[in-house]
Amino acid sequence: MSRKLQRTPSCTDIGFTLRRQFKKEEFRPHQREIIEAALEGYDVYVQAATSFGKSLCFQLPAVVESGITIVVSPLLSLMINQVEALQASGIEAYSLNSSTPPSIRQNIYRDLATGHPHTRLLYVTPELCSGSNFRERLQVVYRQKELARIAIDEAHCISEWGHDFRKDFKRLSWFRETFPDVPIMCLTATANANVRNDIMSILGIVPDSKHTKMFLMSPQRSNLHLEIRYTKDEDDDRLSDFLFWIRGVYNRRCEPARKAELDRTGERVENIPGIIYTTSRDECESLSASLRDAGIGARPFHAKLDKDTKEETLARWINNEDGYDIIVATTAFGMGIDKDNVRFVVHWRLPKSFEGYYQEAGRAGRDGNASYCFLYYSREDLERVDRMVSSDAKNPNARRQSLNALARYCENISECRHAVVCAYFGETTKPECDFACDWHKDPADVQSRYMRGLADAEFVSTQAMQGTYDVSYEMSMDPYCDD
Ligand SMILES: Nc1ncnc2c1ncn2[C@@H]1O[C@H](COP(=O)(O)OP(=O)(O)OP(=O)(O)O)[C@@H](O)[C@H]1O
Repeated sequence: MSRKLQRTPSCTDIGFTLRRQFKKEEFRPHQREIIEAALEGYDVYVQAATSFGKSLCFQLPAVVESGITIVVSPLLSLMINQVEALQASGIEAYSLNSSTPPSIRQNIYRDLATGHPHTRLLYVTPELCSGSNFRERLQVVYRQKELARIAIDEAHCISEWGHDFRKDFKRLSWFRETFPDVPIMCLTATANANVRNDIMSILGIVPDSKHTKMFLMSPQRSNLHLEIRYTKDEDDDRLSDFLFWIRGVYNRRCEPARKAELDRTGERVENIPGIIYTTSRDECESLSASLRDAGIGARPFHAKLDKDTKEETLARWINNEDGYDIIVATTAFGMGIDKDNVRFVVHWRLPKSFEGYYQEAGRAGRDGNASYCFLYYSREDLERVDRMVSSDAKNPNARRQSLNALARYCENISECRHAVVCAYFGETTKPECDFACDWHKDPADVQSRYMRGLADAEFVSTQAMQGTYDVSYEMSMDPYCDD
């Protein structure tokens, strides 16, 4: 039995709301079923590829149902973007976090204290949910039967961080304990079976068909070309390799037929929006400077930049402005970034988890068009990241497992990249890959690049034992904690 049968069944035409309020022509596959399950009062677990359109699955029910939906989101920038978009569509949505101005905070609290809030969607951080002030207000709303739903966006964070960095993710168990009949929806693009079980057990979601509807879709993004580029410290060739690649793309766009087309649409040759992920703020700054010196419009983005600079950089990149084609970012710039025409994502260094890699790659090609994702892999970087993960984390085993899986993916030269990704996330069927990875495109080339490109494994581990890699390799272990 779903958690909402005691309420009046909804006879709303959700297709009409989709068109009128959200200005979208039609549902994407599975969105309608997910929204219907939510409206029937089930707990809903949604696992779907990046850019699937998961946000709509809790936003639309929040608009058609009575009561307020609380959306728990890990990232300030993510909630601000979503709230702005909802408000622009005339929907009463707000966010409540450490940077909410006092006057707005007061208004929101006053609205909650009435027990019958006007607010349809309230975005909050897990940290806020642990505060007694917020909890008391929400209990008032609940007693008036106006608490419609709890939506947990980017739910994998519960498992990834709830056990150490951001314990408040784990404390989200409070919702089910306190409001046993309020449905919960959780959404993620990147969870394997262990992470999924962990999320559901923390949130008190029972995995049976009476209470819960599970939607497990393939994580595959078939429009992303996945590639590993092998390198080693000795060669130090990332910059020249990247410049060669991007200039090749510009040159192709300068060919007469293509150029005429771009002129017709008023598009610049260099407007190939992309993101390069680095792991340190210093490298983020120095790499964007080197790219600018080479005539490429690149800007840094990391947590230490002031708020105005970050907002300006993001806005100008989103508007495709000259000089802002490429964002060189730390992982502070990741989950939830929703620019439709990102044509490439480059990982300059090895990310520290499989999930992080795939989330970040998922910023590319959100318009469905072909996009390029490549990762520079070196065994020296693996040593460095492994050391960071082992020493910094309070939960090193799970983190090392994810890093090791990523290293195996990079070192795998005999399988489709998409197949390895899907297998990691527990997909049992092999995905179709239409030459959308380096192995499908040219397996012999992958093999020879692998043989040529990497440092000898034994040499690397000897060097590591001698402390050769003890150079500063700043890496935040908790990049998303910006509240
Ligand atoms: N039915 C639809 N028709 C057209 N566009 C849609 C539809 N549903 C969602 N979108 C758009 O798709 C884009 C991606 O949606 P959203 O940000 O919710 O993705 P997501 O699944 O949460 O991805 P990620 O996990 O990467 O954050 C947004 O720009 C959204 O407006």
